Amino acid sequence: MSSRIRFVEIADANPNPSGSRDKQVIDLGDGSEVVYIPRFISRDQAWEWCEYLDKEIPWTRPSIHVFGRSCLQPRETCYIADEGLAAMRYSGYQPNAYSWDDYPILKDILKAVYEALPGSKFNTVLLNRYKSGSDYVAWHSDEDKLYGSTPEIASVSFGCEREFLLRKKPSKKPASRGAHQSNGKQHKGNTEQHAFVLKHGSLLLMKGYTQRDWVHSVPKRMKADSVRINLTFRCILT
Ligand SMILES: O=C(O)CCC(=O)C(=O)O
Ligand SMILES: [Fe+2]
Repeated sequence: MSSRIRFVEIADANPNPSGSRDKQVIDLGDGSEVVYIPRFISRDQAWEWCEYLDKEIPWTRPSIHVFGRSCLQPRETCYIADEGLAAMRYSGYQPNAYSWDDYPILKDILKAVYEALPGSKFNTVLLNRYKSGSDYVAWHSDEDKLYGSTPEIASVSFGCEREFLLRKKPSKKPASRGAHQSNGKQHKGNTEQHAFVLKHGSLLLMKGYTQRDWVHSVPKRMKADSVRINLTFRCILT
């Protein structure tokens, strides 16, 4: 199968005086869209928040169930939610929901997200800590009834730069006659992919049908030798 990968990297030598911090909008087609703001938070502020989160968050590495097997999640995690929301669950694991009041810096980060994305609304944040390049998140989508059909997920990254990949899910349409080659082999066509190097202090927003139609991952990178912290702000429907 051939695959088409588009690397999306923002040249730092392209300052944007309008104050939009080099915001890039990537139209994935069919109502899916990604917005990337590489310099969302200033370097110094981002390091201050990164060090606080690294030290103060009660990180855990839970057991999860994948393909009928129990294994340790290949990254550490913590979950914060407004009171009274439906419980969040993934891969057979239901994280304990901490309160925003326990970690007030998360409210400051959320305020910065709201300033960059006017009109957005988030009531939970799932935090991930990748201690080294052998920590990762496998291909998945955050498609869940809890979030509705077109959820916005705002992802803020700190520390070690890691690759974030997006890959189109296979189409559910039945294969047309034209999809068969004359030798009888099925032609699978191009798999569309996008790759972002998520910078320290960056913001990436997934919106529209991105969870329904695309999967994403942060693959292992043995050369990545320091901690990365990622926060995904989400909204559970009430
Ligand atoms: O670490 C990242 O950039 C992505 C994390 C993610 O996909 C998730 O928590 O669902
Ligand atoms: Fe995700």
